[in-house]
Amino acid sequence: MAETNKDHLVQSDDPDHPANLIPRLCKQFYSLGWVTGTGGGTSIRMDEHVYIAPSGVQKELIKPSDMFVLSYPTPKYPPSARQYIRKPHELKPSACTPLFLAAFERGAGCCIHSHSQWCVLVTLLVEKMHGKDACFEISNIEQIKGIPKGPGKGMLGFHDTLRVPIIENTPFEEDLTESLEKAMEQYPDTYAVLVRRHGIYVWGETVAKAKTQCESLDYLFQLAVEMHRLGLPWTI
Ligand SMILES: CSC[C@@H](O)[C@@H](O)C(=O)COP(=O)(O)O
Ligand SMILES: [Zn+2]
Repeated sequence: MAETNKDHLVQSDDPDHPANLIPRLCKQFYSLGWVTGTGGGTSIRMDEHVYIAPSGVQKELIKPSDMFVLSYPTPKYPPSARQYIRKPHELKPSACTPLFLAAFERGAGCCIHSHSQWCVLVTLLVEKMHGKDACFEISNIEQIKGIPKGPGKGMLGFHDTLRVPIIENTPFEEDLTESLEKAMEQYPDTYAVLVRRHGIYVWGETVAKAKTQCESLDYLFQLAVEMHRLGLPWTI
């Protein structure tokens, strides 16, 4: 039974193996308010496998044995339930799976989905100030240097303008996939897409890069909201 369910794929003594790392990251993200109330999540691609957390569960309490595994690249995109090479009983894979896969298709090694309130607030502020088609823009803040200019282009500088596209939310998470992919095409240098009234998807070539970018963006969104509250413009 153990072998048919491919348990060896989620059993490792390495603390940085995706099956151990995803639960640890989710605990950290829970304390930041990124994955509360079962929302949000994280997925990691390692070689020919993608590790996915279960759907609708408390993300800060997931165990390595709860992890779904998909072979990568997947023969069908997005994958059907049958294509998981490891499928824990009585659990469903995260509804964010097609969105995580869209990031992996663009070379990511890790994708983080955050429900941080700073992301939600910033999508509402941008809409109020500049309309639905506008993206989030910020410049002249040191933390911008935590975000890459684009694939192979180095990091943004202090005077550069960081741009993060915003897409509209949909009633079902998986229905966001098309507009997420469209935003990725429209903004080929972006490593993040905000979802209005919902949160953000942030990806990076490695787990460390995805995490650094998600932290830097969350910092900048909070700063922008607080600057706005103080009547200070967040772009110069
Ligand atoms: C609070 S429910 C949130 C979900 O609908 C969704 O937005 C989400 O981020 C998590 O989906 P899940 O399928 O549990 O991984
Ligand atoms: Zn979500």
